[in-house]
Amino acid sequence: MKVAWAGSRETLELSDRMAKLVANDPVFEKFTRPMLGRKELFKNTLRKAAHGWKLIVDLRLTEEEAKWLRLYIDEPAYTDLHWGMFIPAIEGQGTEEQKKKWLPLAQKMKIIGCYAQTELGHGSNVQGLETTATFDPQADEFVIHSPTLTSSKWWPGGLGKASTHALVYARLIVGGEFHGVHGFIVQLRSLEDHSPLPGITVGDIGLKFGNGAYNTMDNGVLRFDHVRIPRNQMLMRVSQVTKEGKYMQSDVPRQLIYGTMVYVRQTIVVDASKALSRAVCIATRYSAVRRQFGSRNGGPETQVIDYKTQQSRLFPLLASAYAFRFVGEWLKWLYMDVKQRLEANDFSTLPEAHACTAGLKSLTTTATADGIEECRKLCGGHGYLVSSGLPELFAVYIPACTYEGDNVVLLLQVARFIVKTVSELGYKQPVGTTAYMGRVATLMQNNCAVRTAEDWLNPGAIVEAFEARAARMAVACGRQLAKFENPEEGFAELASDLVEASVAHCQLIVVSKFIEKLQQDIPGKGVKQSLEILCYVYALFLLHKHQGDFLAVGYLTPKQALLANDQLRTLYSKVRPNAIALVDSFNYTDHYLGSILGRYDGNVYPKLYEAAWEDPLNDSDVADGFHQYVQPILKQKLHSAKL
Ligand SMILES: CC/C=C\C/C=C\C/C=C\C/C=C\CCCCC(=O)SCCNC(=O)CCNC(=O)[C@H](O)C(C)(C)COP(=O)(O)OP(=O)(O)OC[C@H]1O[C@@H](n2cnc3c(N)ncnc32)[C@H](O)[C@@H]1OP(=O)(O)O
Ligand SMILES: Cc1cc2nc3c(=O)[nH]c(=O)nc-3n(C[C@H](O)[C@H](O)[C@H](O)COP(=O)(O)OP(=O)(O)OC[C@H]3O[C@@H](n4cnc5c(N)ncnc54)[C@H](O)[C@@H]3O)c2cc1C
Repeated sequence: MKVAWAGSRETLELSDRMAKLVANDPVFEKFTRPMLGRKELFKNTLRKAAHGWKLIVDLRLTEEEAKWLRLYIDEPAYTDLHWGMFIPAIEGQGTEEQKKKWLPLAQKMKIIGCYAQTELGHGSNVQGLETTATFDPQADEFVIHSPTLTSSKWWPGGLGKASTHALVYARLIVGGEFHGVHGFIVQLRSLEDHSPLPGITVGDIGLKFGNGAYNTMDNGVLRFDHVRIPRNQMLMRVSQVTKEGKYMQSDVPRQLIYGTMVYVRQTIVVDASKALSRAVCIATRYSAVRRQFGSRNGGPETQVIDYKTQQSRLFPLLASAYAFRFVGEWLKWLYMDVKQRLEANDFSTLPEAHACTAGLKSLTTTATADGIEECRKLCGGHGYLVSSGLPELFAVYIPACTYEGDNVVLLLQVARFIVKTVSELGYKQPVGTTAYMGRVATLMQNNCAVRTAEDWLNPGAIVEAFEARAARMAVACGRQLAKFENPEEGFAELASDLVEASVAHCQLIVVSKFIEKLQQDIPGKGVKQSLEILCYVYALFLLHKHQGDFLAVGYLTPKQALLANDQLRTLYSKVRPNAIALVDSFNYTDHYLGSILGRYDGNVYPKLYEAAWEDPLNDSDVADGFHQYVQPILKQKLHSAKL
């Protein structure tokens, strides 16, 4: 199962080596992190990032090894944005000449870059950005300017203190004409002493949610006062500005300017399975350690993992972690395919890649954020201790529902894609993830054939149920929209229904990709069978949770929905004996998990007890401040009898 989870034996071995390298290096200790003040915390992150880079250079790690190393260091840092957005943006939107100039500098870390798109006044609405880049043909330069307070760049990770350069998204103005938002490489700080260059105001935006957590990152604010950059620092793969001041659009679609977001959304889906599996690993191991009630004749109490309620909350999350792992793997393939096509100037699959990355980013991050919080509750009171690892994981993870596109805004993008597909059904055969809509007539007509709970253990029955629900919801939205004279007004009015239809479409993708994965050769005794059980758990849990949809569209009867729930209970009993093995298969070190409750050896109580004494409050028996603030109260002479 470890191999199935990792994707291949090579990946398992490579990631295992990197995990151990980090775990055994005292520089990457993270237990004291939540107790550090902001300045110490940030400096500590810089120290870890520098040590990580030294290891990458000294040990001549490959790009793949370096990625795993950064992952296991497990501390959000400016390097995430440098490697994760700045470099990919240049790769995707730069010309060959620009790539030749900037990529070696960035890859050797001679410069540090961030991705400066969002502003104080606009994030979701990228076309509403206010920063301007005005071409000055006399000087052959762009003048980058922040005309208003709301045009201040606000949020970019790594911008506040670390970056020397930024990829700045600004409205292009040539010859007095606006040409939409484009990307520009702008140097922010001196490469000698790191001080901001003339015309640049830059700093950190302040503390964020949670103790420690994402505060290791210097999310920044940035303003430009007529800052000049050479013309060739506009990324010019999509469109060009000539020396003479002529704006030229190439054959490449404008949407490629958003290409970095497609790339990062794809990586976020892969990361969702990592975050959720960490939380599930902690909650599952602890649920096997924790005992409450049910002692008979003085025997041990019941392990809480044996309670059906605990199983019905925990096992769907375990199944979701696996589901997100496999859909992430598929999405990575889809992205690589699109990337290759784009390089060959084939843009035909870009809209689907956009819809899939947007929709799956939204679905997986929402489920993961909610799932981490559920895992905290599954661990009872001890889950609220920072040493459980769950509060910090939650605090670090939740902004994933917002960054790289607010999850609702992204589902509305999926809705546009679905509505367009439905409206074209008469003359265009849908392909890829919308191919099922090509069978819309059958899907609208046929109803579920399930008669017994066992009938639900059938991939065909499950896929058809999810397809029928998604198709019927999409068609219903299409019909409602057709009643509006103005389609945009209709879209705005029906937005909530459209979002629900998008969720149904995205859930279908995840379920289908899990089922497709099971059609592959999966070596290892019992591995495939265990994955089949998890796949059914994932699908039937969703069906149970959203049974209102399946009933409302008329595909299921209430009896069939009840049978699905009956089957789900049986499946939980099948997951139970393997639950610990299924989380051990994630192959996480105790260092990466960072949780006393999730320790591999299960030695929870002694270690919790030990850790309590390491809290700075326990440095002395009598607290600082006692004599000043508490003792006077204890010693006060009360005048009123009532008091
Ligand atoms: C070792 C390290 C490795 C990895 C680390 C990597 C990454 C880090 C990982 C984890 C995260 C860590 C840190 C967090 C980083 C966070 C960074 C950010 O948040 S960057 C800022 C992100 N901002 C957004 O996402 C903004 C969201 N808004 C938008 O995307 C768009 O503006 C919009 C919502 C799509 C609105 O567009 P709208 O439709 O109003 O208008 P347009 O005219 O702009 O679009 C029309 C047309 O374009 C199509 N389209 C839109 N977007 C895309 C796209 N991305 N790709 C392709 N096509 C797109 C749209 O569908 C329309 O098509 P049409 O209908 O006309 O066919
Ligand atoms: C931790 C973190 C790191 C970040 N890193 C970066 C970075 O490195 N670089 C960068 O450029 N940016 C970064 N961002 C910014 C991030 O990308 C934006 O915050 C995000 O895209 C959401 O945009 P917004 O803040 O404008 O939200 P808003 O759009 O203001 O959202 C507010 C509310 O309005 C709703 N809403 C908005 N538009 C619509 C609509 N059309 N229909 C219905 N509802 C709508 C949303 O659903 C939400 O509920 C980061 C943000 C965070 C939190």
